[in-house]
Amino acid sequence: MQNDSFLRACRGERPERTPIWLMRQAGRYLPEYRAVRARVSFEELCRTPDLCAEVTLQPIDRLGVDAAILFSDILVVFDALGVDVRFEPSPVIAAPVRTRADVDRLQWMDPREACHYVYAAVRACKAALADRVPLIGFCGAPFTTLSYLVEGKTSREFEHVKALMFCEPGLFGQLMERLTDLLIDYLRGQVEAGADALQVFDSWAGALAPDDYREHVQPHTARLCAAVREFGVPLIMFTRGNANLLAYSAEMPADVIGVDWSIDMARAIDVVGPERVVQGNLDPFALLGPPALVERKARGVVAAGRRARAHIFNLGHGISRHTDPAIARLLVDTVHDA
Ligand SMILES: Cc1c2[nH]c(c1CCC(=O)O)Cc1[nH]c(c(CCC(=O)O)c1C)Cc1[nH]c(c(CCC(=O)O)c1C)Cc1[nH]c(c(C)c1CCC(=O)O)C2
Repeated sequence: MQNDSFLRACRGERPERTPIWLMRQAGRYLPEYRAVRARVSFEELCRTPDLCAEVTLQPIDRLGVDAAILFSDILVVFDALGVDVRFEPSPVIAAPVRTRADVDRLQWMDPREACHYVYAAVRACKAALADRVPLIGFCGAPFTTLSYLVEGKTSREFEHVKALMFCEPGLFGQLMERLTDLLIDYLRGQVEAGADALQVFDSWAGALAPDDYREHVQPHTARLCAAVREFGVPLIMFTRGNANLLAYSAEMPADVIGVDWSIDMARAIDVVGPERVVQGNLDPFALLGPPALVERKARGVVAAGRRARAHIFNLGHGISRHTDPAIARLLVDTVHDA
């Protein structure tokens, strides 16, 4: 690997320059991404490995980031359940899964067959990257994945999935269990296809009260992490939306703990412990501010991160589509020079 600073930091080393990549670094803020999307839908893009590779590489040169993340989506795994999802661009599932009868209709196919294009995309990305920087594969955590399946869209209140959890905890638990098995297989295939590291996104865990997270969600996510770690590549666990869950997130058997922007990095390191590797956590919308502010805030996060065993710089959530790519480049250069 020509630039292994990201992988070294994942393993607890402190490379000369703080490594950086950005969640959603390939996406609509890049004109070259919008040019591809003018030709193909998001659904088609995710299912066309050569285009996934093209889009995955777009931010590598333009931003100078230290890792690539596979261009795909956490919801394409629904192909293995026989559940159709459209992106408008927010995800929409025509037939959400809410009753026992809905659950009985799920198909549980082998993701290596149903999602073959994901693995082809990993191989295409690896070939195109030619070991310049590592490739991160990913999936949604069981709860975030189940939330979309049950709510059918990005939810505000999570009433359907919470009703399922509180009214039918047995069925909720069975679904979490089977989804966890599916996601383990899904990630195993990504590593076999060449992914150098993995990130699990629990984007909606913060919708839960801490005791419910601990009782109904954490055991499944922990099982996913423990199984995935056996694949031999570093694992990043990103739990979003509630600084109160960070202590639980830090109990995960993961190499790196992702930190969202709802807590100061210095405080976050107090919570997870200075012996852990952290990733994060600039508010993505700070990039809409003037260059001097972006530089100042980026340096602040880097300075705070020095107290952790190692630090991978990232945003505290995905980059906004309104970001000027030149400001994203400024961020990367600032972090590298800090
Ligand atoms: C919750 C979630 C989803 N998808 C994802 C998550 C977890 C991260 C998070 O919390 O944001 C993960 C994801 N989605 C996408 C990636 C690609 C890799 C990357 O650059 O990070 C990754 C890692 C591309 C995408 N996924 C999607 C887009 C926009 C689609 C388009 O081009 O029109 C992209 C680039 C669609 C999508 N897919 C999803 C949503 C909520 C949306 C709409 C987002 C929006 O409108 O900004 C579900």
